[in-house]
Amino acid sequence: MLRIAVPNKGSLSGPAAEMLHEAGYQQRRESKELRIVDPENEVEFFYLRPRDIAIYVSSGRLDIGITGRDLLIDSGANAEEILPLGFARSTFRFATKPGTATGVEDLVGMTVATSYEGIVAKHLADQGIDASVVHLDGAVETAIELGVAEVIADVVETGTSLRNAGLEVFGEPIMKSEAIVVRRTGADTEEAKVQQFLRRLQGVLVARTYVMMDYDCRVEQLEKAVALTPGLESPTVSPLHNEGWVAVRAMVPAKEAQRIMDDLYAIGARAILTTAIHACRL
Ligand SMILES: Nc1ncnc2c1ncn2[C@@H]1O[C@H](COP(=O)(O)OP(=O)(O)OP(=O)(O)O)[C@@H](O)[C@H]1O
Ligand SMILES: O=P(O)(O)OC[C@H]1O[C@H](OP(=O)(O)OP(=O)(O)O)[C@H](O)[C@@H]1O
Ligand SMILES: [Mg+2]
Repeated sequence: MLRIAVPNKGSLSGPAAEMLHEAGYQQRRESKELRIVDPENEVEFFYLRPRDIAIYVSSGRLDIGITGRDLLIDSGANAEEILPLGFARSTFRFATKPGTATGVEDLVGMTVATSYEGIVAKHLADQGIDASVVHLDGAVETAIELGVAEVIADVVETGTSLRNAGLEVFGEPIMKSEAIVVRRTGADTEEAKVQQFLRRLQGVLVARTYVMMDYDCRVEQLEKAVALTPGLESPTVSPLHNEGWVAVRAMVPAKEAQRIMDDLYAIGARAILTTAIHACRL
């Protein structure tokens, strides 16, 4: 049975459960459940603190886990990323009151408050900056106002939390993060059951980012049309009953669908339709 760690709380937990559900896996019915077995798919899910997931996976007791890239790096665990999942996207940045610092070089002798001590200490050491790091569990934006630190380093998504605390980011982003699948470094994930799990998640990612596009066009316009809709491998082209016309079917990125429909119409394609993809295996 495949043993998988899933975040039990926080920003990662809802979207991770949703993705697993879309991939056809049974998920827990209430938030107090700590583990469930999905016998049909031969998978056991362990609901763990997101911060602990890379550590469990590195111990080898669990085959794979879903966590954040920033949490993986912060943990220093012997685990590696095998698939990015496209949700819980954030950047990790320094921030402070306007006028305090403009770059990481200004941090010498200052104190930085963060929940991600591992990332910050390594970043400062890599840059050769001698600054102190104080660990706080969360709500680090308040640390400056309360005099615990001059600077914070935290997850930024919309920037609302920083604005509300009167803080501004400075310097280059320390890292970009998103939800990821992790395994123990170098672990054998060629096994059929692991590969099947990854293919299912990839199927959800593709279904979320692509739509199916169908249209009719004149044979003379086919090459131009196919250049607009190359598909993943190559589009399907079928003859129509009306001679000189073909029907074309290809997957296109959902974000570009409207622009592609306009461009197809402009070269004479007609009956242009897009439909959602609910699941797929590439
Ligand atoms: N506002 C946010 N937008 C996007 N991703 C976020 C946000 N806050 C945290 N994350 C991401 O979620 C992961 C952190 O998960 P975790 O559950 O520890 O944090 P959380 O959502 O802050 O929950 P909690 O504060 O309850 O601990 C990290 O990968 C982080 O980059
Ligand atoms: O840029 P924003 O969209 O405002 O998002 C970033 C905020 O979200 C997270 O906080 P969370 O609500 O998880 O609280 P925490 O600080 O206690 O972890 C993170 O720690 C930031 O504070
Ligand atoms: Mg948080």
